[in-house]
Amino acid sequence: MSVSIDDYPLLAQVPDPEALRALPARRLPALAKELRHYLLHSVARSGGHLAAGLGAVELTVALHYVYNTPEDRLVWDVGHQCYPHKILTGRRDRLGTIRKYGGLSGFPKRAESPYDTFGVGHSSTSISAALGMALAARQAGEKRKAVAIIGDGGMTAGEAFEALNHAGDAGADLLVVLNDNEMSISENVGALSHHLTKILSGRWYNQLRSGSKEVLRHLPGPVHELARRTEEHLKGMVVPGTLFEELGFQYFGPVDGHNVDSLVEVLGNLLHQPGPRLLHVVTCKGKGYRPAEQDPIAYHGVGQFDPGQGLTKSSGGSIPYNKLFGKWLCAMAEQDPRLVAITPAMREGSGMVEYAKRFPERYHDVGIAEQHAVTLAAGLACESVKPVLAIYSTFLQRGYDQLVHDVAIQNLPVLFAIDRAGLVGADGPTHHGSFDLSYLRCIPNMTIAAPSDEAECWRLLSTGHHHEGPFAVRYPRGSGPGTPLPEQDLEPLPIGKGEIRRKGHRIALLAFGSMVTPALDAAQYLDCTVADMRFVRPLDQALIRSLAAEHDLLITVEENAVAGGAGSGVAEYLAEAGLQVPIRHLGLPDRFVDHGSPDELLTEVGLDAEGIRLDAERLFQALGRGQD
Ligand SMILES: Cc1ncc(C[n+]2csc(CCOP(=O)(O)OP(=O)(O)O)c2C)c(N)n1
Ligand SMILES: CC(=O)[C@@H](O)[C@H](O)COP(=O)(O)O
Ligand SMILES: [Mg+2]
Repeated sequence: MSVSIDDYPLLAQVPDPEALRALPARRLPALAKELRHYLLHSVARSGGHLAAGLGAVELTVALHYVYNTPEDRLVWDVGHQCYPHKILTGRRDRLGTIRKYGGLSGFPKRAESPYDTFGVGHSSTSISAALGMALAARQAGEKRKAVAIIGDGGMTAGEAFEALNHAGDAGADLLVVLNDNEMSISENVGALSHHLTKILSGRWYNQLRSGSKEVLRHLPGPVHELARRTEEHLKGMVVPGTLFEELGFQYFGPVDGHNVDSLVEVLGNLLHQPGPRLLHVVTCKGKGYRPAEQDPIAYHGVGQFDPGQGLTKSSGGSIPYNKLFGKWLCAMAEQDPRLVAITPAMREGSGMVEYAKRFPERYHDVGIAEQHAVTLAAGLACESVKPVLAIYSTFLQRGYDQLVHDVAIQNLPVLFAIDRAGLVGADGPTHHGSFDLSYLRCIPNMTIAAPSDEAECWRLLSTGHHHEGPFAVRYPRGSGPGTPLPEQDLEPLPIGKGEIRRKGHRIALLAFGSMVTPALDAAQYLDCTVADMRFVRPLDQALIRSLAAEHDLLITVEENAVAGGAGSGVAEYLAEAGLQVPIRHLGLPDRFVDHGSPDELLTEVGLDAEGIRLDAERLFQALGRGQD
């Protein structure tokens, strides 16, 4: 049941930014209060991203109040903080459907609203996109404005600096709002983060600076120049905006990101200033809900909970793959002192909290910097260190060139522990791990393993760790079928060997990874053979040959795009070997799959047991009729 707008009398008067801008400014603090309460109680019912949105309430109100949205473009970075934006832009009644099947996207989405100027989900794209919009406006002689709202975490990614570097030179009328809450999902990391913290700790620096600018304006000629040089010198020591000003931005701030009155004033002052400007806004992630303020990591993304009680610990059920990975990592780190683990800002999501505590000197959180993470691993691997890079399938897309250029060509022993492979569910198309089998399978020197359950995952991680070359183990979000972990066994499996899990007739299902379980379920009705292929590269060619010899139809099943996926590899081998057996492929369709629960999505694309059964029967009957 969604939250009733009737309980929010002021918010009820603000269905959209037009109505917001009709309010007297003095009403904005009260509106922000109602908006925050509405957000908290809606997300407590629906689940979703919470802490970032709580921290962006006043900023969202002020931006839509000062800017003529959607004519003026607001580009959110990552977009997990966009729920207040969605509430204020005509979608408050649907907020309860967010990230649900057929409901609102959890991120800004162009098809969803004209106020969603750019689709996001992956971080650090907002400055590039907003700059593009600003340059397009300038080229068309249009007056509309562009604003990027990026967090301190988002600012740790290379693309953010690529965009700052270009914007500072292009001189476009662009405002970058740096929403600095000193948090990523975990605590933020990196030298930039420390620099920003210094700025925040030196709040009085800016009063001095704003005073010195005032003084400089009234000085005559040469004295002014001397004084300006002095200020430049002081800047390096005292005034915090140096970094951004050296990149061609006028720096303003830091300002209180929860004082909506001063935000409106500052944004109003900056509105008509030309050129690249950066407004440094200080916020608290989780603001206004004490449990989230105290634990913004836990409240970054939440399931349903009672705001009066706070989050409750989920218990029971089989160990999820990320926690399994974390256990394996600690076990292998104990056995092998050469192991070093890397995460690009996903310590909690990748299950590395325990490892980071136990092996701090062999743990690197590089921030949101996937490209750097891959090449860092390559550098480590050159020095007989055994790096393990824990990375979501979708985020590895950011480091693809580095994987080819720095790891595979040099055949370096980097283990890629690829989590969130396949359909992740609520995060939707920006986060589904739909393509890693396709984008990895074509790379020479790569070994790719797809475990069918928890025990297999444990063993294949060990296999990858011992392997003297690039190795990828891909596993899904959440839990598997619940097989016990072989915790004492850290030995490798033979590479390129799959196994028959069920002997049957006529049809052979060649299942990869997470698809072995539904394939076995489907096989009970089909009375067909099921092979756990285990490796996507190298394929078990002997197994394929024997299956081809004994069956009328081979059907490959994978939770990856059919295009270029594991099944394509099997078909390529059959052709190369001159084996004429009919083969068909089940996998993710040639379109982007939207958001919903993983089960809903697997059913939608026919990769649940029932879907596999129906497809197999249809394909076999078509074969019998001589149809393709
Ligand atoms: C390329 C990429 N890597 C990782 C993530 C996962 N992620 C989502 S939000 C987030 C932290 C963002 O920190 P910040 O920009 O400071 O926003 P805050 O949550 O603090 O408001 C991360 C790492 C992502 N969305 N995109
Ligand atoms: C917004 C973002 O990119 C992350 O918060 C992501 O949603 C985490 O995904 P998991 O919940 O699968 O760890
Ligand atoms: Mg942050």
